[in-house]
Amino acid sequence: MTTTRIAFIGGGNMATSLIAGLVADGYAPDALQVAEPGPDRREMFEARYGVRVFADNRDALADADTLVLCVKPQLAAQVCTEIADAASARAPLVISIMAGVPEQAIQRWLGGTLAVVRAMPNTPAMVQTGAIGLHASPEVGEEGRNRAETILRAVGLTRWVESEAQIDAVTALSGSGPAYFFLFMEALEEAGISLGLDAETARLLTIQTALGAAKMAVESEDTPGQLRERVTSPGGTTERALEHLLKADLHALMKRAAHAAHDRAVELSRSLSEQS
Ligand SMILES: NC(=O)C1=CN([C@@H]2O[C@H](COP(=O)(O)OP(=O)(O)OC[C@H]3O[C@@H](n4cnc5c(N)ncnc54)[C@H](O)[C@@H]3O)[C@@H](O)[C@H]2O)C=CC1
Ligand SMILES: O=C(O)[C@@H]1CCC=N1
Repeated sequence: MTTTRIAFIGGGNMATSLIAGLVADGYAPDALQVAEPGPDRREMFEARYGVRVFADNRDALADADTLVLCVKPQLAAQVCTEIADAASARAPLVISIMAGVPEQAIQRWLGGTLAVVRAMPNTPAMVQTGAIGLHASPEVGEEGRNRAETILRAVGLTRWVESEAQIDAVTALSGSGPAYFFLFMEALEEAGISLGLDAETARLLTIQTALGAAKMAVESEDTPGQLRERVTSPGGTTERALEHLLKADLHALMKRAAHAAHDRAVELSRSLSEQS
């Protein structure tokens, strides 16, 4: 793996997932640094991952050649403006994981035309099973693309998308996606309890079933639809259950949910683009 020094700005859930994945992948902890205002979180990063921590965002940038923006979208303008001078001095490759924050706005706030890669990871990056969409601004050269891809590949599967707008689609699908599957697990677990299973048994069987289904979908040449058909014996139990899910029009429901997530990403982009 590349030996780039990476500064994370904002040490929350996603930065933790990325750092955990990079460290597990063998990335040298002392080449990773995090700027985070919360003292407890700074302590956690030092103790658990052995990475360097900073209370001041500018300090974290001092000797970094890759910058990963991991604050909430609403803080993007403030944080980028604050580090603009330090960033211009280093001219790092900027990787933003912030949902709905356009490349051009990031470049404007950082005071120039820095090379920006938008990446949309998801929390399974923590266990190196992330799904990550990537898009590069025109300023990103081949080395920058390779560097961004190498970093993100350490925590999961990467896919470049053709247009920046498609990052909003990736956000709605895989960025938010783990929450859809967790919700489904919660619902299945509750159903198991309502059928008389104890809570622990219902949870264990639900999680193992999700894992098994995902593993089959990954390893099999068949589509998820074909795998589903193979579980569904004519006149059997699965058929009865699926009748209910299909009658409730699960496909339309999923489409509405994903479109709502997408609309929110677009809405964020519009409102954040207007910030100076
Ligand atoms: N949570 C998720 O599943 C995903 C989140 N994202 C994006 O990642 C970004 C971070 O999300 P989370 O990690 O979930 O949020 P989070 O709230 O867990 O983390 C944000 C961190 O930023 C810190 N922070 C607050 N003000 C700061 C400042 N002025 N300077 C530096 N750090 C500051 C907070 O203390 C917090 O630790 C967001 O932009 C989100 O859109 C992207 C993909 C998936
Ligand atoms: O909910 C959010 O806004 C972030 C982006 C994708 C997942 N979490």
